[in-house]
Amino acid sequence: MSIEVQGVRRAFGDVLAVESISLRAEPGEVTALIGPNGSGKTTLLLMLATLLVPDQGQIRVDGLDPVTQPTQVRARIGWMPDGFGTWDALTVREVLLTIAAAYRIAPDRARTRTDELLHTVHLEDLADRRARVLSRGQKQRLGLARALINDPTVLLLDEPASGLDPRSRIELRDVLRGLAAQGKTVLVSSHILTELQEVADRAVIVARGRSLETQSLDGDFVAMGTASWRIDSLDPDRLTGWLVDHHVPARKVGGGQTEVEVAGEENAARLLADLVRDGIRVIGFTPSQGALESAYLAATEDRQ
Ligand SMILES: Nc1ncnc2c1ncn2[C@@H]1O[C@H](COP(=O)(O)OP(=O)(O)OP(=O)(O)O)[C@@H](O)[C@H]1O
Repeated sequence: MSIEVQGVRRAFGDVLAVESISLRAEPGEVTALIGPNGSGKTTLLLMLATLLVPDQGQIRVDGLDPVTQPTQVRARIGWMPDGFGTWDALTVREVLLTIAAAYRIAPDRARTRTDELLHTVHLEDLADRRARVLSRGQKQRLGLARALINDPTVLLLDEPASGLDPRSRIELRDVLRGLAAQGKTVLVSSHILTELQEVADRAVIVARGRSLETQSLDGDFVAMGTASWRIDSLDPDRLTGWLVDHHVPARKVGGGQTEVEVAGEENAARLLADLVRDGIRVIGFTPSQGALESAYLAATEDRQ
């Protein structure tokens, strides 16, 4: 077990940022930490990263206690904060070499490592540009490279996809899957649920400083959990009538489509077969809310 959090609490004066969070994250897996704004995700990650001390509860990172063994924990983690400063006057390569020096990585090794990481995050072409000229997305990628410089076993990433364009997000997904495949423990906080569903093995849902549930994101979960579907038909009026007659909850959405509430892929497949059997010409039938979104909305209802 590589991250273990048990009953952790942290207040800032009167503000109870984390009331009680418990979770586990395994090596070889991507674990997503999801929750509304202000639910305590960043505070928790800061405690894991040795940068805040919990008021109560227990944390183990790679078997070590961040409170009593911070130096050993820092050597094993890669930490990517949500928005970070870089030294604007340095080039991208120099930023990474400076971080490598802080980790006391030998200069030769630091140069090879920097080149490898620039390649991983697709910043080779910008290696000699000043960090100040980077776009937000490019800075995020530099932040990821920075977090990887010491070849950590545990990665703590706070909103790594924010500011990334679609291609960079897909690439980030591949990088995270690759890191998990190397046996690393990846804990990533994010709001982008549809993407997390594709990259994460497990999601921990938090709200108001409490961990509510841990959801395994395997095929069964996706098959069972997808709860709403969009139907595009050449016979929209007949479709509406049919859904009313068959008591299927539905509403009109943009693009002339109809959204229906049907729990699980089995039931959706049956609905589609019934529509086609009754002569309704369906030209599109797609999930409109992913299983993770449905689970998140159900778990955080009334807890915003
Ligand atoms: N240093 C601090 N002093 C006072 N309050 C704080 C401090 N840090 C966080 N908080 C409060 O604690 C709560 C949890 O904040 P936190 O940043 O952990 O949430 P989050 O889930 O990461 O939010 P987001 O998704 O918006 O990044 C918020 O109400 C926040 O205002």
